[in-house]
Amino acid sequence: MSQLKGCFNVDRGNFQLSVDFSLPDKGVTAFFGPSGSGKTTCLRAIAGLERLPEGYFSIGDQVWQDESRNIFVPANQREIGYVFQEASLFPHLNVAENLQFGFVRLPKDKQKVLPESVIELLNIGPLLNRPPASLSGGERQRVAIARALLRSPRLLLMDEPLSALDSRLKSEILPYLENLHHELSIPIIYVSHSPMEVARLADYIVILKQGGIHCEGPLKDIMVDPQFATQFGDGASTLFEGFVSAQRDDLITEVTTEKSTVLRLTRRPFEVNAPIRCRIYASDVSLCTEKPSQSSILNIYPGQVFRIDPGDHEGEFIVTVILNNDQRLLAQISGYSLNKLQLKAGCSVWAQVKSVAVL
Ligand SMILES: Nc1ncnc2c1ncn2[C@@H]1O[C@H](COP(=O)(O)OP(=O)(O)OP(=O)(O)O)[C@@H](O)[C@H]1O
Repeated sequence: MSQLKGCFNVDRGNFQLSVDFSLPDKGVTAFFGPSGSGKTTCLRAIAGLERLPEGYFSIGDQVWQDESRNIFVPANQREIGYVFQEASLFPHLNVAENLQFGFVRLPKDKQKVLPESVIELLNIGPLLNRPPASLSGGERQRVAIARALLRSPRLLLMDEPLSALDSRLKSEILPYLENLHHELSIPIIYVSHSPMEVARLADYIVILKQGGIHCEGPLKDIMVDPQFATQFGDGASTLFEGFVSAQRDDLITEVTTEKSTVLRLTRRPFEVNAPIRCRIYASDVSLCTEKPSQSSILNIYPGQVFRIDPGDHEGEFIVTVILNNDQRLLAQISGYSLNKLQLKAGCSVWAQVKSVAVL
């Protein structure tokens, strides 16, 4: 499989960056980490906006930087779309002219992403004649994303594209980002320190810490890896991907995951067969050593304890359960319950899922 490979090292006195990564050439990769961990520095180096000594970056068979061979493709010659925190549209041009600006400068054979499709994907048809000053923050950001896509980039870089928006505008724009994810084959590197955005959009994650890579891997695997589960930001959780398999008459929505786990949720407004991503917080999972017979909980699954790790707080533990269909599920329980149930690796348990967040 084609890959994005990068290696950057720089010593800025108060900050040292040393990263070496190999990322999938499809889907959304999140660069995630606290403020000052080096996310933007990496992104700028990938874009060629900064030339870091000893740097290396390639995408498929295109080498954009290899200092050992004195190769450095300038930023304006890299096939990149860049979306910043604040949309920087040309104020004297209307939306349509902003979109045309980069597109018409591309040679015809490079115009792979067409205005009609991007306008539809981001629903900006009604905005085309408007000047940027008249747009809301969310609308401006959608136009900025469309403009970046119209460069038909080989790679789309997004640096905290939602951070300047309030939570209402964030939830307005997230579905469009999901559309990009599903409809386009352009790989996206998405910088964020929001666990919610990453859980919703990313397929692969690179967690940065103090200028180094703390861990990287497919998001679903990293989230249930007890070593990293509690470092994701807002509590250990399990990510399930699947589709809506039924809208039942008793107002229950059923979701079937890749491993055929069926999650029952109170009615959600989705079409049957719609793809869906769900997040189950470990704190919403309880464990029993016998099958609960009278329970209000809709989701009860048999499985086995795989391992037990300390949680975020003293007296809290994260139990990794492997369900009978091989699906991993994290449960957060107290030390008191751990002792009372005498749980250890290999024990048979029933996991009860109290609540499911649909992302
Ligand atoms: N040109 C520069 N010269 C010196 N130091 C820099 C330069 N650019 C960034 N830094 C420092 O490098 C460190 C990493 O910054 P960077 O912007 O990459 O972090 P970040 O993870 O993107 O943070 P944030 O989430 O706050 O945007 C910070 O300490 C920053 O002050």
